[in-house]
Amino acid sequence: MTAFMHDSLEIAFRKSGDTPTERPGRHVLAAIGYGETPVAPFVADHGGIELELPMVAAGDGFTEFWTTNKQVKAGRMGEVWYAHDGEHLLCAGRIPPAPRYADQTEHAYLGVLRTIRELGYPHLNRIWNFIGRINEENAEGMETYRDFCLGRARAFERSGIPDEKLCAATGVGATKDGVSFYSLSRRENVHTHLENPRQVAAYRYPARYGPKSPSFSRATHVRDAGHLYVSGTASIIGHETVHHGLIERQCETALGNIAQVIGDANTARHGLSRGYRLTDLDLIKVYVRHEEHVELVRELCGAAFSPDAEIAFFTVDICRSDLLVEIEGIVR
Ligand SMILES: C=C(O[C@@H]1C=C(C(=O)O)C=C[C@H]1O)C(=O)O
Repeated sequence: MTAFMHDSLEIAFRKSGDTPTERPGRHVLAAIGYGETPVAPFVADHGGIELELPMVAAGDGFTEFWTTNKQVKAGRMGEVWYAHDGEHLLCAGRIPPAPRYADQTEHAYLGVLRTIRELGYPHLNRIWNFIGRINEENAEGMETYRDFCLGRARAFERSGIPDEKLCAATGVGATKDGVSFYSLSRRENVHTHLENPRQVAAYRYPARYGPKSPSFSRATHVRDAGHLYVSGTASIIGHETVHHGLIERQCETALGNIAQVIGDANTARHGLSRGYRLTDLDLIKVYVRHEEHVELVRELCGAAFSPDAEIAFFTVDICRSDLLVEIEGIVR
C-alpha cells in the first residue's frame, strides 16, 4: 500500500525485496532498508540514495521508500550522503563501530548541519538514529546512548541551535555495532516543535540520565503540509520510566503520551489550528525490546490505531534499559 502525503514528498512502507513502483513523474529520494547488515548510504541507479540499517523487522522485512514528484539530485558532502528535490533534503550517514562515540557523533552531526546549511535546507524536520549496543558501556564505562547524546548535543551547541529549535527524533538500538542515521529537512521554516505537558522536555532531563540530555522535541509539525511527525515515545512520565517490567502498561503509557502530544489541548497550546487522535497516525514504527512481547504489542496497537494505518514492528533495544516498547508515527 502506498501512503500519500499532501505535499510532493511521499513515504511508503514496503516489504523487503519490493522495488519502488515506477510511476510516471515520481522520483526516488531514498530507499531505506531495515535488514541484516548495515550498508552505508550510496547514490543508487534510481538517482536517490540507498542505505541499509541493521534492524530486525517482524514479518517480511521492511523498506521505507521516499519519493517525490520533483527531480532529485543526490551526492555526498564529506561523510554525509544526501538527496534533495528543491523542497526537501534527506541526509544520511553511518558511524562505524568504535570504542566510544561522542567525538564521531559530534563530527557526523556537524556534517549534517553543514550539509543542510550549504544546500539551503536548514530547517530540520525529523531525525532517526540507530545505535548499536545502545545499552552497553563504551571503553570508558559510559553507556553508548549517553555517549551518543553527548556528541549530538555538542554538535547542536556548536552550531548555535537552541533547544527550542530541536526537531522530532528517534534514538533506538540496532542489531550491529556502529551508528546509522538519516534526517529530513526543508527549505522553508514551516515547523513548530511540540513538547508534551506530561513529560519533561528530553533536552531538560536531569544529569542522572547522562552528561548531556537527548537533543530532540516530542513532535514536529509542518505547517503547509499539515503533517505532524511524532518522535519515538515510550513509558516515561516527567522524566521517569514508569511501569518497570510491565509491557502492557508501558505500551498503554506510550500510546497515552502520543495521544497527549497530538491532542487538541496540546496542539492549541503550541498555536496549531487543530488537534489529532491516535487514529490519525500513520507510518507507525513500533520498537519492542523482547520478541515475546511483539504479539501483545501488536494487539494493543491494532486496537489503538486506524485499521488503515501502516504499522511496522521491530525487535530492538531501546534508549533506557528499563523501557520495553517505543512508538512513533506521522499524522498526515
Ligand atoms: C524514548 C525516548 O527517547 C528516545 C530517544 C530519542 C533520541 O535520543 O533521539 C528520541 C526519541 C526516542 O526514540 C524518551 O526520552 O522519551
